[in-house]
Amino acid sequence: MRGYEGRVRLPQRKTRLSAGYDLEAAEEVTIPPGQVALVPTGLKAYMGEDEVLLLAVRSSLAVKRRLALANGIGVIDADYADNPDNEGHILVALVNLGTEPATIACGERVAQGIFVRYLTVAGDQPGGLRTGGIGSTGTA
Ligand SMILES: O=c1ccn([C@H]2C[C@H](O)[C@@H](COP(=O)(O)OP(=O)(O)OP(=O)(O)O)O2)c(=O)[nH]1
Ligand SMILES: [Mg+2]
Repeated sequence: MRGYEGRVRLPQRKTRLSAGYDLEAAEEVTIPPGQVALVPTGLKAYMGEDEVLLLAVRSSLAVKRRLALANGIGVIDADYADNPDNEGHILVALVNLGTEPATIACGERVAQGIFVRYLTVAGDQPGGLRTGGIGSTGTA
């Protein structure tokens, strides 16, 4: 990801049978209580056309620091990579459910990404081209 070269470590699975690749914060972010912050990862992900990268918060963050994904689970689409708006920069939307500001350190593992193969309805051929993320296809 432009601007993060050499500063971002590739996600790792920490054990032989861990399903998730741990994603690190690429910058320090402080989230006021009750607020949402988009934590940059400095990463983009290429995957097959029938694959998706699902993001879940690390349970330790939820239990010990009352941080959750504002969107419950992140869905990183295969056509998000190299989109014209942000190059497919994967952002982790954390909400602070606590009563004190929460500071995420640069390099802290905040989420885990799980690659999943998904099915679609027969004959489903949408023509739209992804131009970005987080609402880029509009609301209607
Ligand atoms: O936690 C997330 C969720 C999504 N995204 C990026 C990747 C995804 O491909 C894109 C769109 O996500 P989603 O479809 O969940 O959001 P939307 O509100 O439907 O946006 P869009 O209209 O762009 O599809 O935003 C992230 O970086 N982090
Ligand atoms: Mg969408």
